Amino acid sequence: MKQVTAFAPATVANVSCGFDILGFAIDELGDRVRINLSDNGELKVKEITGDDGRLPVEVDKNTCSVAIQAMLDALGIKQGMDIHLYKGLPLGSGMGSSAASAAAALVAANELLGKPFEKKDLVPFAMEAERIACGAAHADNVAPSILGGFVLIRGYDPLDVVKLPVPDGLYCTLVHPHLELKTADSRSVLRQRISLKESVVQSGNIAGLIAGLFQSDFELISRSLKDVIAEPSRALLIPGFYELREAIRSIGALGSGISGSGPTIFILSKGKDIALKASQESEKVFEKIGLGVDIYVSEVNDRGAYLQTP
Ligand SMILES: Nc1ncnc2c1ncn2[C@@H]1O[C@H](COP(=O)(O)OP(=O)(O)O)[C@@H](O)[C@H]1O
Ligand SMILES: N[C@@H](CCOP(=O)(O)O)C(=O)O
Repeated sequence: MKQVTAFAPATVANVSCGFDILGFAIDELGDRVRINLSDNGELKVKEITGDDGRLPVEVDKNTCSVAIQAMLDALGIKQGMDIHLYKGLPLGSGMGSSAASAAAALVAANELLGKPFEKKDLVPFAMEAERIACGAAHADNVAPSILGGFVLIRGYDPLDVVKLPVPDGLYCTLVHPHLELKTADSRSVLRQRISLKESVVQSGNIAGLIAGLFQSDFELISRSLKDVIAEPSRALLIPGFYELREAIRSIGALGSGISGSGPTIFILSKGKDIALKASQESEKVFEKIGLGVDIYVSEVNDRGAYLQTP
């Protein structure tokens, strides 16, 4: 086998109360990577489409090649590969764009190498790519993009990745305002210290959210979608954030929050009808503000990154 293509989905990281430790994957939206083995022993980013020429082709800067290099280093081998990246995700969107490229590249490269790694073992290589993309090797985008579903990063040292159940009928509305926020920049506005009281509130909510996922308890999920760590600093960078939260209050959505580091806003709902209503409310809010948005409605994708037949 000389050529393989893989797709990796967009992801919602943090999910409000799980800063850097929780994320889930979205259906259909994502990046595609094709890899051809080559004989010259070199990794090369040969082609990138869908990025308006903005992404780096240098192998030490593109998340596809950085992730694959980390994998080859772990195997202690040299292998030439030509990487073709087809971006489906906007940059700096908060939908895990840098992560999806790395996840798709790893799943394709792993297949070409004869599957030396289980999917879960690919996560640390993708984290190296996140380190170069935003300055922090966080795993809450790459882990769900690779594995699918809701994924908890129980610990980073050593890495402890736990897949969580996805309640039937849980839908996500993603509202992407036409703005760009670099993850590195939205990390730089975060407070480095929180109070004991805030830590108690945040711990209660993350524990509640995870219990809600296990018990398919939508009310508990709804009560737990609160973030006192990142949201207060980051919401100020996102026009319409609080207006949208107010607008969806009456339609029965479970709650809303910042997807990753923003500017995308996620809304969780029980059932597709409410998720679609949330998308209509979002359109109204952003029309009023005069800012263009793309809106997607999706179930949680439990499959993660996968191989595509050409
Ligand atoms: N293959 C890639 N896809 C997306 N971004 C990449 C890629 N390779 C490197 N980057 C860098 O990562 C940054 C985008 O990542 P980030 O701001 O974290 O966006 P997102 O929130 O969508 O993940 C950009 O500075 C970009 O140059
Ligand atoms: N936990 C990270 C998640 C960043 O997600 P992205 O999709 O914006 O890259 C953070 O909050 O910084």
